[in-house]
Amino acid sequence: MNRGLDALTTNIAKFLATSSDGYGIFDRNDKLIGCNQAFAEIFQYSHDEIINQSFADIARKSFLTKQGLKIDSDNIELWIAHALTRRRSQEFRVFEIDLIDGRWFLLSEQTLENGDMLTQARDITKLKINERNLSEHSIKLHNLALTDELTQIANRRSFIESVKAEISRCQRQHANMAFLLIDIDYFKKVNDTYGHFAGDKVLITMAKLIKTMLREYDIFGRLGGEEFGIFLAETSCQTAQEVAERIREKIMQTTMEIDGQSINVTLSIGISIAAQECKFETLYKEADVALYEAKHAGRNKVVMINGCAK
Ligand SMILES: Nc1nc2c(ncn2[C@@H]2O[C@H](COP(=O)(O)OP(=O)(O)OP(=O)(O)O)[C@@H](O)[C@H]2O)c(=O)[nH]1
Repeated sequence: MNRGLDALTTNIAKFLATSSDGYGIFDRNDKLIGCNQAFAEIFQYSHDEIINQSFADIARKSFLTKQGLKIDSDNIELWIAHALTRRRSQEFRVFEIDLIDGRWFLLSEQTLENGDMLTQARDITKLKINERNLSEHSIKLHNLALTDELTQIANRRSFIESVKAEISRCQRQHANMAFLLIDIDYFKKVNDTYGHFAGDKVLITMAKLIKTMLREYDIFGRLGGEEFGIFLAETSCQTAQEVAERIREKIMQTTMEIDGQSINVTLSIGISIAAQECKFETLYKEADVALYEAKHAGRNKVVMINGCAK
């Protein structure tokens, strides 16, 4: 029986010596009483140097030499005190650590009744890189799904979603809100005269310009083609009209220099004002009626449905 155990111990020792995972045993006073080569290397020690070092010694060396453990604190003693409250807080614990050289390790700590603790460290750097790439990729996909590719402002779907959420918030707070429906006048002529690419650039330039004229929390999006929407939360009817007039004038006065050509466009804007029980669909319909009136009145105009009396 003992011979069997001896053979097992010898074989395990052989495996540990060549393992790429780090193994270390700390005694109940937190002194390292044994480890393999891989464990010493994680903390930038030679095997002989690290034996008898305490966990606190290892952390202090990392802090002073800026090698080994990454320590996100200016005060190493506070950092160690905090870490010690977690060490041996459970019989078995798993957590991730990152090193100054950019590697990541998954650490497990298994504590015996006598206080001895076995630490195993596995390099998970590749996994972490994959994880980060995946999350960057999914953020990119998410942004792509929400953003209009041409103008880089909210697309129709995300604009409507944001507006609906904002309508509910304003209703709860009994705040005024306004919706501006913006359409470029005679845009077909712009395309026909200067070409479709120039038309695209007009849309991009105009969206950029309008964005600079809005508050950070106003919602601005492209609803399709040459039609844009702006939702103004906590905005009175008079302010909405002023904002729309400012935008109309600014665009009218701006000559866009596109591919060596000077292009001027004007806007027609329809405004609807939200009543307390209002839905986005109603706001949109009313703004569309106002926009139609603006077009019929000759274009380059702002029309508010029912005026400010509503
Ligand atoms: N360059 C470019 N043109 C677009 C895009 N989306 C829609 N358009 C064009 O916008 C034009 C819209 O034309 P119409 O709906 O007739 O309206 P309009 O010429 O602006 O005239 P009014 O709205 O009545 O003043 C069409 O020629 C579309 O091809 C786009 O992404 N890029």
